[in-house]
Amino acid sequence: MPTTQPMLSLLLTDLYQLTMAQAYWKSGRGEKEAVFQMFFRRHPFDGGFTVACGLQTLMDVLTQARFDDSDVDYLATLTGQDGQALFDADFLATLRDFRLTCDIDAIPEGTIVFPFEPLVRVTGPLVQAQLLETIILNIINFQTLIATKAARICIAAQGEPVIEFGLRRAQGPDGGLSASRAAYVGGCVATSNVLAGKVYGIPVRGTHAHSWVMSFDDEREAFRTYAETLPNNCVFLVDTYDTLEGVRRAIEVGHWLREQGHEMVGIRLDSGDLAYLSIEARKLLDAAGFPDAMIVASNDLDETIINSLKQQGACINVWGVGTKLVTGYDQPTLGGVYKLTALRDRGADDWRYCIKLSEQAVKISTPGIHQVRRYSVDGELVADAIYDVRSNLGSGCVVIDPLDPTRRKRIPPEATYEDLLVPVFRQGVRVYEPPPLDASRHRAQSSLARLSPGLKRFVNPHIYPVGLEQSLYDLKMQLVLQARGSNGQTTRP
Ligand SMILES: Nc1ncnc2c1ncn2[C@@H]1O[C@H](COP(=O)(O)OP(=O)(O)OP(=O)(O)O)[C@@H](O)[C@H]1O
Ligand SMILES: O=P(O)(O)OC[C@H]1O[C@H](OP(=O)(O)OP(=O)(O)O)[C@H](O)[C@@H]1O
Ligand SMILES: O=C(O)c1cccnc1
Repeated sequence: MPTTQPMLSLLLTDLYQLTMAQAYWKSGRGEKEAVFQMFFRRHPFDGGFTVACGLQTLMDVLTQARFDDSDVDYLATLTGQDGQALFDADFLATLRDFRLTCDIDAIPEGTIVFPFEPLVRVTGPLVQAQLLETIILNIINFQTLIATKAARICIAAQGEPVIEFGLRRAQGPDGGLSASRAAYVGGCVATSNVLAGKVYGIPVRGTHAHSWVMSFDDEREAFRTYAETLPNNCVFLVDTYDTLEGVRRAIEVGHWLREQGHEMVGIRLDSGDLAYLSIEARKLLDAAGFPDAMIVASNDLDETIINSLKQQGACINVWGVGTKLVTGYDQPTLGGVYKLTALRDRGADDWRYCIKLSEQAVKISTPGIHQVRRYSVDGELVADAIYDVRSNLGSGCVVIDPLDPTRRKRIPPEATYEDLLVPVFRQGVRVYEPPPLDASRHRAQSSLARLSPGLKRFVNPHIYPVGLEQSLYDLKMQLVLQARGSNGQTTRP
């Protein structure tokens, strides 16, 4: 079964990546070795956790990263302000021969991640590492956002199945396809999106629409005809006219189906007071001998409404969630960024660690080449340390909140740990086989199960301790002071 994204051209980028690429190349800087890291600064939806997603899609795109003849021919038509060609013919020739040679490290999909942790780290020729910025951000930002939204919705559903119904109101065809993938990693059990089923192997499920009922003069006849044609897939949408009358008609057809040797799967509610109607529908179904018939609910659901319906005692077994899941709705982007953190001449031993200053402490970048170490004590997560791969991190350490250095946590030497970033490309060659999507989904679920309830609540969640390992923090402070006085020229001491 194919599991890859349709091939994407490397022209799916911002023009400035290509103009900078030409400038790097022409000025002889393109072969400098660079490190860029992708991270986000705040959890989406004011939450306490984020679910990493999109790595396999990114890897599939990077594996076939090329500029074909038509791409290069198109670039040759672009002009600058003076009407002259923007790109030199000899630079365009280098694009024709483009082959990825970078090393890329990344955090596997389904891992729970926190602000400032690098999700993707790219090491390689400056010109290449720069060119990858837009596609990395485009893929990882969106899928991570939607996987996180799905995880929140599934937490609200308390283990009951959530089906993703979002394609029709998603952000375009690719938004819909990527969202179905990410929603599955985040915990949904199925999608209505048939192409996502084919491409990603996600289970596909569905009921029927109001138009089916409206195309008949009579609701009972609509249900009966549906049952005759699809006796093994009967979830009747009961709210076209009068919801509880609709349930009674579904029950009548359910009896007929049973006589034919089939069982009605359930009903779907799509309007009105879903708590009241589901409770009443449950009573009717149970009294009529259909205790196993499911009640599916849909209609602008999200984690807040599902939470509220649960508190009201709604008898809903399956949640169909579309728009607010696949669009992220209350937060349209993760806001992840990709920053240059180290640079050196080709073949040189020493890196120049790069820093971006800002008036806002949260936006001062952290120089270095980072790995994330997740510590546990007796199986319980205690903290994450962002550390420089060239530091000699022993057992245990002190992590410091870069935004409030008075917040420090000492990790005891007996803590066990796991480093989160794994090598995924070496010299442009894939060295990591992404697990099947089910395994990434399982990773998300088991990681979420290990998080404390305080991190998973929707209102004022706890903040998981993540900090810079002490020597990285000290180095950052030193480079900030140095950069303030020396225009950003910094060399690792
Ligand atoms: N008991 C409930 N508690 C909280 N929210 C609910 C409850 N029942 C339904 N909702 C939500 O309230 C919103 C009601 O939507 P809306 O105003 O469109 O009403 P409607 O009855 O669905 O009308 P329509 O027939 O136009 O779809 C939806 O987001 C729905 O999920
Ligand atoms: O509300 P969402 O979370 O986005 O879930 C998907 C919605 O899409 C359908 O409605 P639509 O009005 O498009 O079609 P219908 O006539 O079949 O109800 C479905 O009935 C849900 O209400
Ligand atoms: O199958 C369904 O019930 C469905 C599919 C897409 C959108 N809304 C509902």
